[in-house]
Amino acid sequence: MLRIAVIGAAGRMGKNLVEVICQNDKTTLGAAIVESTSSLIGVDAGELVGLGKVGIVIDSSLEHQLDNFDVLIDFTHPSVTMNNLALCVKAKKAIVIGTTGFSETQKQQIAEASKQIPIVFSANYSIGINLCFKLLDMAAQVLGDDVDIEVLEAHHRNKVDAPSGTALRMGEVVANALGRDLNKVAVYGREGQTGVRDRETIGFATVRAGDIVGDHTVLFAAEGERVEITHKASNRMIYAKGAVRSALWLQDQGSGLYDMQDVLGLR
Ligand SMILES: NC(=O)C1=CN([C@@H]2O[C@H](COP(=O)(O)OP(=O)(O)OC[C@H]3O[C@@H](n4cnc5c(N)ncnc54)[C@H](OP(=O)(O)O)[C@@H]3O)[C@@H](O)[C@H]2O)C=CC1
Ligand SMILES: O=C(O)C1=N[C@H](C(=O)O)C[C@H](O)C1
Repeated sequence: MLRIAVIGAAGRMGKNLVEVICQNDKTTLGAAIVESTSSLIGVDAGELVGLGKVGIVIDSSLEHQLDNFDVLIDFTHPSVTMNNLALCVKAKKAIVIGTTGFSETQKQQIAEASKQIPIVFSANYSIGINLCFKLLDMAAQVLGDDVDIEVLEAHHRNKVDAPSGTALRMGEVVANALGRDLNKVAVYGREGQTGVRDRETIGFATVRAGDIVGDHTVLFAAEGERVEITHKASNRMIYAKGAVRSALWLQDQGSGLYDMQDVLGLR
């Protein structure tokens, strides 16, 4: 049985992760960690998700739980993840990172840490989105430089980063396929006298509203036709199942930086 710890266990993703880990016959919940101010400390993690007692009491210290897990799954905030990553490196524990919104420097630090421990780091753990990444690569190569490309995303009102990590990854996939540098061609929103669109650019548009779980569309628009590749998530379980699948896959890997494409054998 793979022992998995969940940090941010009371969050939207954390609760789904606890449920999936407890219900998977190859995994067991090793620890469930929440913020030090949480009223849930001391509560059984199974009760948090309606499964009844599972024998794991919610704690606020990952450091105190290091002996109780093999892999950490972290869907929290960038600064929190960076602290947890440092602990995992020290304790030689594998980590699955789902958090989005990292700075370039933080991404480099994650790459550096992967020289010492196995890491799966993916902006999106759903199978459908990872299929879309492959389709986007193909679409960009076939449609080439004769189309305008826009990435549109919509998420719930509580999401704190924009554009979504998935939208940015979609932009990277398309830019890489076309030999462009996303840092140079990305346009994040438009307003006022914008002038005629430059075909080289890749535009991003963000919606934040209500309880939208996660919608992504990449639009390839030419004169006379357009192609749209769309994914709509309706349940966070898709991400939780992908992250747990990644944790199971990671137990057979050495140090290195992997993503969900590696886990699914799509590379
Ligand atoms: N890669 C993927 O497939 C997916 C990635 N995500 C990403 O995952 C992240 C989390 O999303 P979501 O679950 O919706 O967000 P939530 O805000 O619901 O969850 C984050 C949780 O982390 C907790 N937390 C904050 N600081 C600490 C700490 N020091 N120790 C322990 N827990 C802490 C928060 O507690 P509190 O509320 O008290 O601050 C909160 O419960 C985001 O970056 C999101 O973009 C989301 C879905 C899929
Ligand atoms: O915050 C979310 O909810 C999501 N975040 C990820 C992202 O930023 O791409 C993945 C998914 O879209 C849900």
